[in-house]
Amino acid sequence: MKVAVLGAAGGIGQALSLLLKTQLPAGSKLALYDVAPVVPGVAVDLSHIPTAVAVKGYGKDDLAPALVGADIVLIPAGVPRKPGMDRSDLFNINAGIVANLIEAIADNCPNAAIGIITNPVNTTVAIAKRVLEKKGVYNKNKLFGVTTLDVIRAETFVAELHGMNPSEVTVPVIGGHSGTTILPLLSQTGLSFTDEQIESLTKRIQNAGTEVVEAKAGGGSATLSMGQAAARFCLSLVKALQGDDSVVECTYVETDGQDALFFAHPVRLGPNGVEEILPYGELSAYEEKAKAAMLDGLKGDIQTGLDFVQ
Ligand SMILES: NC(=O)C1=CN([C@@H]2O[C@H](COP(=O)(O)OP(=O)(O)OC[C@H]3O[C@@H](n4cnc5c(N)ncnc54)[C@H](O)[C@@H]3O)[C@@H](O)[C@H]2O)C=CC1
Ligand SMILES: O=C([O-])CC(=O)C(=O)O
Repeated sequence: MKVAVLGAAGGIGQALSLLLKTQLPAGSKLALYDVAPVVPGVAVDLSHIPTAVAVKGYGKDDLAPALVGADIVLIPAGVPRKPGMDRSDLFNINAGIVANLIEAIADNCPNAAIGIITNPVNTTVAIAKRVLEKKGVYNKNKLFGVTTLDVIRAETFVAELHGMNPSEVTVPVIGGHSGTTILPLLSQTGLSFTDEQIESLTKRIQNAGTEVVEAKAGGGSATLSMGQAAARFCLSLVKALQGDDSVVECTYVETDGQDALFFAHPVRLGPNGVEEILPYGELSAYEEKAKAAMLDGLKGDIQTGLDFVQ
């Protein structure tokens, strides 16, 4: 199994690469690509950790060899938010970065499963779809927006509230990855909440990215928790691609368009990527209302991405 991380020298990229170096199955290859000149050093640094995962760094001009043979490509390349910005404010810079990287994926590893982390995820995933379509290699079962951070935050905050071990909590999170498009389904946790708790937990999960951006005070956004989230998603994908078709993760994928063209659902993964988009089940009245209120915004974000690629 070869995993390529594009943007590997960044805050997320380094945390993610460390977790993959220590947790990928023995015999895996880890290819670290970045435009920043420090990336070969990140790879050398990680290569001293004694695990059976071969790690190699690739500088600015070596994107093609980083990608050739990759089974999974994770993309955390691009700029993060500063206080006062929305994720959509990153569009102008990050849209072009994602489009160029996806073109290279189409040319060098068209069958790889792609996990997009770069914000605004609601839009960058739609850009990727169009670029891959233009190249004639789009496979909707292999393109994912990584929304796992919303899930791990929801699990953490719910566990805190109920005094539980977070590993015992499961919270599906559907929709997109910004503001009110992030919709945690607290009604499906099997736990009880007051109306006030539902309101405040939902808002905290939706604003958790901003909570980190403000706490870092201009020093960037979530990197360590995102590294953990992306590693969880990647390791699930590895298991699935290696033949386990019972792995379920919530992720932002192309759907039949019932809610929006891209919508995060619980998804059963397997050797082909998406094996089955699972229904998210019955929503509470609160969740139903929140979903109805955010759909136009999410659809707009998606359209912006589709329109970006001529
Ligand atoms: N999906 C999610 O839940 C989350 C997404 N993000 C997003 O992830 C992205 C990265 O965040 P950080 O790692 O904190 O930023 P960072 O600035 O620490 O790292 C970004 C890295 O991307 C590299 N880069 C820029 N252009 C590139 C290109 N064309 N090819 C390869 N590498 C390139 C930079 O050199 C840098 O090393 C941001 O867009 C951020 O908003 C952040 C947190 C959560
Ligand atoms: O908030 C941000 O800009 C980064 C992000 O997507 C998150 O932490 O969920």
